[in-house]
Amino acid sequence: MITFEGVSKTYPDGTVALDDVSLECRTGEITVFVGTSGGGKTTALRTINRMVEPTGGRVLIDGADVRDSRPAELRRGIGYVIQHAGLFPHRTIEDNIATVPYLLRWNKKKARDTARELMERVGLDASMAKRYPFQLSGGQQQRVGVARALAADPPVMLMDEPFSAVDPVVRAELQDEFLRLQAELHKTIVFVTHDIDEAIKLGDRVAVFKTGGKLVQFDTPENVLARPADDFVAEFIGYDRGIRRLWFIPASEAPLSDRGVLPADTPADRIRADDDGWTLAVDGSRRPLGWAAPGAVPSGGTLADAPLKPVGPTFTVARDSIRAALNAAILSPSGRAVGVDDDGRLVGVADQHDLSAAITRAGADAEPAPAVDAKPASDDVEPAPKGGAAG
Ligand SMILES: Nc1ncnc2c1ncn2[C@@H]1O[C@H](COP(=O)(O)OP(=O)(O)OP(=O)(O)O)[C@@H](O)[C@H]1O
Repeated sequence: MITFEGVSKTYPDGTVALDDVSLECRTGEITVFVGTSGGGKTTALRTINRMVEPTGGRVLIDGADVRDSRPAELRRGIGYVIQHAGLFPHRTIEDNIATVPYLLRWNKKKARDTARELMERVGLDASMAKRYPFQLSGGQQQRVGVARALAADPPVMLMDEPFSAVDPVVRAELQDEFLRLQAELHKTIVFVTHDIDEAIKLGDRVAVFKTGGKLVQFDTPENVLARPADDFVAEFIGYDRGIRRLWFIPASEAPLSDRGVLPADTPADRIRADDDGWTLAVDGSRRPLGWAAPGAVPSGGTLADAPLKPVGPTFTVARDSIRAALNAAILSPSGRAVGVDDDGRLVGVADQHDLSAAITRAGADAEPAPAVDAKPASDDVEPAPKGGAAG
């Protein structure tokens, strides 16, 4: 656990970069610092590894004041990743990754073996070990930066805009892999970004900073979206925060039914025209095969004889968000979303009205915004699905 106790920083020129910030970054979680440029995010991050000394308050790691450790010693237990990776240009990739192991005087073989293992972990081909940073793409360099920070297996990682310098597609890949890696490693991570989408995607908790180094809200991403603490946060999150919230409503909230679902061997005369006439054909294991348009089943034939339109994207009821379900409904030829289990078997279908009713119910559960309070609003919020299927 990293604890900020009334931390302030006024730079010698009088700039107030942090103003009485108190928060707790929980062990094994990702805490994201987000906010406007100049809001003090980087300054706050750097007080943890003593690259910046506060002018007031204190920072503790697992109850110990960071000032009680010498900076060099402290930083050995804290990985640090920055924008543009900050690699040493004249060192090979494996030597860049092994920087801290070399400092710790591991023998060269052990350090290089560790570097190779980490390359695999972060998705870099072993053939790149002997290359130099300039011979890698921006995204690959960022992976090296992450691997280097992980090399001495530090319990704490500080990441300052680590994925900002790459294009959106590579960025999304790096974020996904980062989340996969964290699910295995459970590091205590503090992550700085100015991008609210990145904060929502990655953060277990999100701290929103505004100019003057003020912490305006510290909460789970879903609560920040549902109950922005003030107008600044609401505006920072953006006009489409309603849509973003859909990530946090579980798809299982949607009422599912078997309306218009029939086995593929159903004879034409047993197919009752439904209200919109589309029929979803399923096989003997209830795997969806495709949609038959109204009147598409030839008389005397079976559902399987109709030209079936592709099912399109489905959503996994137990894991996905209602955003994935809505996406599936919008892209479905019938306007109905197909919900499946982990084995791809049909659980049920829902149309846009069903989904909209579930969204309205979930919205009604959200309470009005509390007064500005930098402490977590509640600890009992169930984490809802995050990420899930493509939205
Ligand atoms: N060494 C310094 N001397 C004086 N002022 C500084 C110094 N470092 C940062 N500042 C100022 O402190 C404030 C907070 O800066 P900081 O870099 O922490 O913000 P940030 O939220 O990380 O911003 P960004 O998103 O633009 O990186 C800014 O006004 C900045 O100009």
